[in-house]
Amino acid sequence: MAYLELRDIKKSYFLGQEEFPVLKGIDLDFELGEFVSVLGESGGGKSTLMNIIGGLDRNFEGSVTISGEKLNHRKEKMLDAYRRGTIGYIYQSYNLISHLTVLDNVLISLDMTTLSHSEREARAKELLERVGLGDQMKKHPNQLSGGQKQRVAIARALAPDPEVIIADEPTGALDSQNTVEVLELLQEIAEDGKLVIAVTHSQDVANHGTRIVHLADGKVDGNSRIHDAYPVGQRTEKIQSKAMPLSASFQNAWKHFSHNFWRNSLIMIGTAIGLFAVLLFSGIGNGVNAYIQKQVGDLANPNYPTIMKNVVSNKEAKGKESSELMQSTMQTMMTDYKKATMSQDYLNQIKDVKHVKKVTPGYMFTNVTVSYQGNDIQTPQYQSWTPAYSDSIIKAGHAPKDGEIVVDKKTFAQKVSADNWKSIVGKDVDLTFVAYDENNVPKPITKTFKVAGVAESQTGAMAATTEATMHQVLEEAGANTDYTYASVEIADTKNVKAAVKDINAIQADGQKAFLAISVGSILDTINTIVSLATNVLAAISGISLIVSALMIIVTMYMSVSERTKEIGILRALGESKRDIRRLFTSESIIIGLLSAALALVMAYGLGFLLNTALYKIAKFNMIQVSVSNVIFTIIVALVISFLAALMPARRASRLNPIDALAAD
Ligand SMILES: Nc1ncnc2c1ncn2[C@@H]1O[C@H](COP(=O)(O)OP(=O)(O)OP(=O)(O)O)[C@@H](O)[C@H]1O
Repeated sequence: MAYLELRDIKKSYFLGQEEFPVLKGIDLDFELGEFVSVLGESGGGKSTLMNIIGGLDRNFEGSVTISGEKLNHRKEKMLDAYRRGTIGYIYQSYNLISHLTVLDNVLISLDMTTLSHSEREARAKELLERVGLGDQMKKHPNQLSGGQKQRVAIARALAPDPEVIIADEPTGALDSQNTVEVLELLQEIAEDGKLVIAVTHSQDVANHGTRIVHLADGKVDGNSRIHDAYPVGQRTEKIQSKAMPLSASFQNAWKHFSHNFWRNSLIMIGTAIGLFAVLLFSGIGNGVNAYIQKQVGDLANPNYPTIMKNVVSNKEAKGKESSELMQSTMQTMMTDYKKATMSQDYLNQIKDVKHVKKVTPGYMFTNVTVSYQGNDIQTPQYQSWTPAYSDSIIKAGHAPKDGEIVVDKKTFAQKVSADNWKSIVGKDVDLTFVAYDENNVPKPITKTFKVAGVAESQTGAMAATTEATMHQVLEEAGANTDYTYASVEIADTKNVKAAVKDINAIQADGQKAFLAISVGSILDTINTIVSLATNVLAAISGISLIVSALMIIVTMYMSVSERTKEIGILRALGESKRDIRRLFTSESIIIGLLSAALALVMAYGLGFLLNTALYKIAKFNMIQVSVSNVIFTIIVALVISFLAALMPARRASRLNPIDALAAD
């Protein structure tokens, strides 16, 4: 049994229905250590036969058996592995990859071996030294002479340590000096115990080998031995081949990307602008939301929703907001005070609601008069001071202690003294309001308090004392001391919404019991509007990403056309369809990731500049690009670049390797 056996190989090309038989039944045996020259007339089918032996052509009849194992040319993976591990190709036109250096051209065929990075580099250098190119490794193919190029091709073919070297007219383009040198190298390869099969037109070249096979009319018409095959020594360890790892695809894609950096950077800038716009609008959305949140939070603590009693039947209340229904409660207070009050037992129901930490009850009266030195000034509200008031509303003095009062800045303090409104702090004022007794009989009350502070609340002008003080005042006057108002402490801002909803859902005697609102509810509405606006803007800018995707698609298609020959070379080296696909998707992903990086730099850079400028006006960072925005951008970039490359990559992988190799 010979090392390589060809049995009854038949191959025809078809032009339409018409059949052109090229090989009409070839039977040949080859052994390791042989240097077989294949001669024959032009168009006689020599290259066709080499493609069959080399595992590039799958469309033929007959069998190729290697080391006793028949090649199944229907199984693409088997052929990929065969080309990777067993075959090395040398072509008349060298077929080097132009954007790679000499060293990288050799390294590429080592990507599919189990050698470590340093071992691969050492082997590539050693082979280049061996072919006399030790000092040319950093050059690109276009900087080499024909002979030098062919020697790079020989080093590349030898690199993965294949048993069979197929050389298709290796000296066809060389002068006599280079021809001799290349032939000597091929002879050395055979002497090393490998099988060299070389197609040639030249009898001189053929005479260098150990055997000459002659093809004519699609058949073998001559098979003559010139001298014995070289002895095959005991082979030391053979380099193992393996499928190309993803990392190698990325490295190769990176090399091509760097080679075409300027073209790629234009695409990157285009893509980055789209991503940047999306980022910037999202950042503005975050910033404006946070700004509003802060503004509202400064007025009242969002963790303290306000509670009043509901006085409206469920039927009437249907579809109305709690804030609207509170107006009804306030009106009821003036006609049927008792109906609007909540006993401690009644309030206790709130304590059981999830997330509620503490319930602070209080009072609220409307139509109040505050008098100071003969100035009687109407104030809309007198109520108990609650922790819901954030300290930032106190513009002078401090929050009220028992027996003290906080007055409103605009409706009172500034009316007393427009310029020196702070001077009211520490003075005594009289407060007059109407409370009600158990039978709803009005009980006008006038009481003197010391002003503890001046407040400016944008949720409503008010005068406030502590709950204990109010309770005492009401009790002294014989008025109803049941509460009409409460503020509820929720531990965590994120639970406020749920707690407010639960409190609003409590029923007593078959009717809705409480009306709960929080500044959070107001915030929610504002935030929804801001988010909607910024999302619409981000989505509009996102349209530019479609343009970016189209740009990537076009560039990738162009790249496939430009690299057709390279695809053929890589397939001949043993790369699978998947490897070719990855070569293009990886490059596109690199473009996508770098675009995202560029977009981030642009967004943070411009964000910083705008924030610096706007800070002077709003004392707030209006552009806040969040981590989730960053992650979103990277994912969008990855998805777009990956999807955009899919079709071109698929086209590349489906190219017939033989046709691809024949491309100009
Ligand atoms: N893809 C193809 N479609 C149709 N015919 C083809 C195709 N490839 C090769 N042929 C034909 O098959 C025949 C054998 O071609 P092949 O390249 O194998 O010849 P060759 O012996 O290597 O020729 P040369 O010595 O000139 O390189 C030629 O007549 C050629 O025109």
